[in-house]
Amino acid sequence: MITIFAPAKVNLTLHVVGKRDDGYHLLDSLVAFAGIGDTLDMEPAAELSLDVTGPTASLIPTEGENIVLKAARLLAAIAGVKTGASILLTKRLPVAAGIGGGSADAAAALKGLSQLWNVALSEERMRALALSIGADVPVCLAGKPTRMQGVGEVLSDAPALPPAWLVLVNPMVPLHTPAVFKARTGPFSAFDPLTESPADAKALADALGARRNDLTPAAVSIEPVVGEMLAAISAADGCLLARMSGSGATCFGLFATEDAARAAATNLHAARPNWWVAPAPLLG
Ligand SMILES: C[C@@](CO)(OP(=O)(O)O)[C@H](O)COP(=O)(O)OP(=O)(O)OC[C@H]1O[C@@H](n2ccc(N)nc2=O)[C@H](O)[C@@H]1O
Ligand SMILES: Nc1ncnc2c1ncn2[C@@H]1O[C@H](COP(=O)(O)OP(=O)(O)O)[C@@H](O)[C@H]1O
Repeated sequence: MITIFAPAKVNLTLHVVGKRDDGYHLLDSLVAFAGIGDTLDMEPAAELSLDVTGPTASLIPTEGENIVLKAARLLAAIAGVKTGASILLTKRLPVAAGIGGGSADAAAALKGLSQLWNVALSEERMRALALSIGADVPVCLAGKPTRMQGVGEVLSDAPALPPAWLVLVNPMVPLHTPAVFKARTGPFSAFDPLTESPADAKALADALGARRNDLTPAAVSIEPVVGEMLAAISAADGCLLARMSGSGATCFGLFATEDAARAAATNLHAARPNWWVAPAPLLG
């Protein structure tokens, strides 16, 4: 059996730098990953099948195909694979939450099934396949700190990140990506990429603090609880920076130590039991 971890994607910064003719917005984003995520267990089988379990399994809409099966079918078609796989997805991340749970699952499926089926696509073909599944799938395939441009198709390595902890917070209310992009107003911005590894978590927070998530005002205008979450995270002892990831609604706090992150998570959970709160290391 092959087990692949599908970590949460975190947009540490997200600048909207332009718009394509087809209406899609051009992004420039520093993407990293957190040590919390879903898991995919994959075994050889004659047919392709998927079972979903875990704390957030019920949040995946039942209409429409699961993105894991979509990834599996596309990989099998491109590589001429005739056999199947039995896949168990353990879902821990909230869904449609700005932390790319679905994209991470698709990337994990591509990685695991490539091993299981002995498929060795070139990096270029694999990346093109990933992009055809979703804009965030290529960066999730990379799985390390990355500068993501275009709508997700232009990737370059970002400097290594220092040891740090995150507290991810989601209000468990849906916030739809199309609505957030539609509500965005104002001029396009520019992103000044990080060129050096920040020395420590404080230096990382300072560097991130000089940059933004341009979708935050739009998200707050649609779902004011995003503003409440950011205020609550900022107020936690030891919080170096609070910011929204992707198009929301998940926000994160950045902390220097595990103890500080865990204490903040415990307090946030006690104050707002309906919110999903998860402390996790930033994967550097
Ligand atoms: C914003 C990001 C940043 O990492 O993350 P999430 O919030 O989804 O995690 C992604 O770019 C999300 O990309 P993607 O996964 O393709 O978004 P989708 O839900 O498919 O996009 C839904 C709609 O949002 C708008 N959209 C999306 C992406 C983009 N770069 N420009 C857009 O204008 C389009 O109207 C699109 O039809
Ligand atoms: N395995 C999956 N996990 C999460 N969402 C999935 C999955 N398969 C399909 N979906 C669909 O993909 C959409 C985007 O999910 P997700 O990647 O979690 O959000 P986001 O792009 O906002 O971070 C969901 O609304 C859901 O309908």
